[in-house]
Amino acid sequence: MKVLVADDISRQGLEKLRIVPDIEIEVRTGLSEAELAQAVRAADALLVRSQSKVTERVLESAGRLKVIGRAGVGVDNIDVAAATRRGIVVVNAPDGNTISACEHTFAMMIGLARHIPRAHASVKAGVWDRKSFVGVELMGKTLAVIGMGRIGTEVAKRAKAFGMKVVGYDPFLTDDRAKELGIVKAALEDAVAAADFITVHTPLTKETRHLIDAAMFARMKDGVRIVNCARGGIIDEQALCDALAAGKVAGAALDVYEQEPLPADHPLRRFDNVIFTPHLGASTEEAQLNVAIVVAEEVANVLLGRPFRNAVNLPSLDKELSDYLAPYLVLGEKLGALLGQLSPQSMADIEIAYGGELALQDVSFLSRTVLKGLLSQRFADEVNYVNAPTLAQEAGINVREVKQPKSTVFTSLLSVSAVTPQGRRRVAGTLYNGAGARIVQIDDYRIDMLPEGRMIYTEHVDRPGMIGRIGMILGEADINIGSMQVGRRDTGGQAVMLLSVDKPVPSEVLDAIGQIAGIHTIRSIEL
Ligand SMILES: NC(=O)c1ccc[n+]([C@@H]2O[C@H](COP(=O)([O-])OP(=O)(O)OC[C@H]3O[C@@H](n4cnc5c(N)ncnc54)[C@H](O)[C@@H]3O)[C@@H](O)[C@H]2O)c1
Ligand SMILES: O=C(O)[C@H](O)COP(=O)(O)O
Repeated sequence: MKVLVADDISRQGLEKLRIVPDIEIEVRTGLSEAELAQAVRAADALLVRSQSKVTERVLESAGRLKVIGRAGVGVDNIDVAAATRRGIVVVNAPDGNTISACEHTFAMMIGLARHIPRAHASVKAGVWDRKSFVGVELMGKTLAVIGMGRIGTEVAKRAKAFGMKVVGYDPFLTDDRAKELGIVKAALEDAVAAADFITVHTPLTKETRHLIDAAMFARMKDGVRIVNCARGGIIDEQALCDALAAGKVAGAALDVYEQEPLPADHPLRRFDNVIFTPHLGASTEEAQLNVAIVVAEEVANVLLGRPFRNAVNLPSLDKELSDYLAPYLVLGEKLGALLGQLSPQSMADIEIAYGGELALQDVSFLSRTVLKGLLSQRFADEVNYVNAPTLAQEAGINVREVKQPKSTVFTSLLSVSAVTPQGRRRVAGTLYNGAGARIVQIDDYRIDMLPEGRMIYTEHVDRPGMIGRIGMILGEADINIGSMQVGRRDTGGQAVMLLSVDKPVPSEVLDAIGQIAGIHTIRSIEL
């Protein structure tokens, strides 16, 4: 397997990949979009930082790419939606550079408060000017932290230690968490209006692009100072230039820009009261080692089919949940595959229902495995856990998750149904304590069957001799029956049968069974 490393990533971290047998690493940095598209053609994994742009065009040529590893946090340089459609896992290293980015933010804030870069440049130039660089203290000032995630929280803690008042804005910040951190929770408008210093720590998304725009600058105190060590574009650069020119903003410290590298003629470069660093937030020895190790391990895990944690395009699965769900993941995929094979025609309105204890868990990953099993009839190897929901959506198939914690005779029941040309069809399964997984329902019929191996499924009229005739045909074809389950509603009415068989059933044998009077549906199933 080939891993293409397209940005500068710690060599020591990459050792984690180098020691894996069958993994070959190619380092090629500074590639253009066209060159990256060409280079990624033969790659199974791609490793990047923020510099390489993994666009739709790059991914179009990525024939065998299974995983993109981002040695850092932000994935805004990766077209995650395009990767997801192609079933490519995107993993990052979410907390390896938190402290470095936080400390850089603090360095920028203090540099801004005390004019350190300009004072340094002045001394270097042979000048001894003490009057031009009178600063302000942080103590007693109000800091607005926009985005109270990992980095924002660490910044808030340090600001408290400096005696600052901290106002936090984050849609997910709870009252309890704010209280615990000793900060005030506020709406965005109120946070920026109260602040002497503002620092942004959100990802760059549709919602956060130009979150700090001209209207927001207008709300700020005169003489406010603003820091961006998160992503270029969260602050509208044009609005910032206008606010600097108007004297509204006393200073800005920027590590990230709408366009990187920052163009030589960018209007922001005209302002002496703006501090620039070239996207250095994560550039420490520690952070680079941390993120490289995490992402190298994650990429190896994906390539080797082992569990991984930090996928940005899959629901998260911690160790406890993963251990609990493990047998259900196998059952879920098989139930999906069973329903898909029972009804191989078109499908709509899929319902994945969780009953009993299972309904109390986070089942989003499990639903994907069900969907993967279900769609594998139609999409074969193209479908995986990453793209199953997208493929369903693109095929116009509505997928619902239903939870009924109290409504099952089983401790837990996983039930999958879909609207098919024969009406709504349903299969259900459970885990017996100590006895493993079972299929317990097909449509309205109760059965009890191991969900594995090769099977024959029939729908037939419940009359004497049916089982014998089927057994005879299989016997003549030298096909052994492992187990058998029959379900019926009333004596002499409709019935279903599931037979497990020890070897593949040739189509002529299936046809012969299908000819028996009273059998109206026959399917070969493989789970
Ligand atoms: N300059 C650098 O080198 C550098 C280094 C590391 C991280 N970063 C960037 O810093 C940012 C934050 O990283 P993190 O690790 O703290 O991420 P995080 O996911 O832990 O935190 C992001 C927070 O932003 C919040 N958020 C999302 N949308 C929001 C909105 N509209 N308004 C307010 N808050 C919103 C989220 O709820 C979350 O709490 C990322 O963009 C990352 O790329 C930059
Ligand atoms: O999102 C991140 O992790 C930072 O922006 C770091 O980016 P870098 O890996 O290019 O330093």
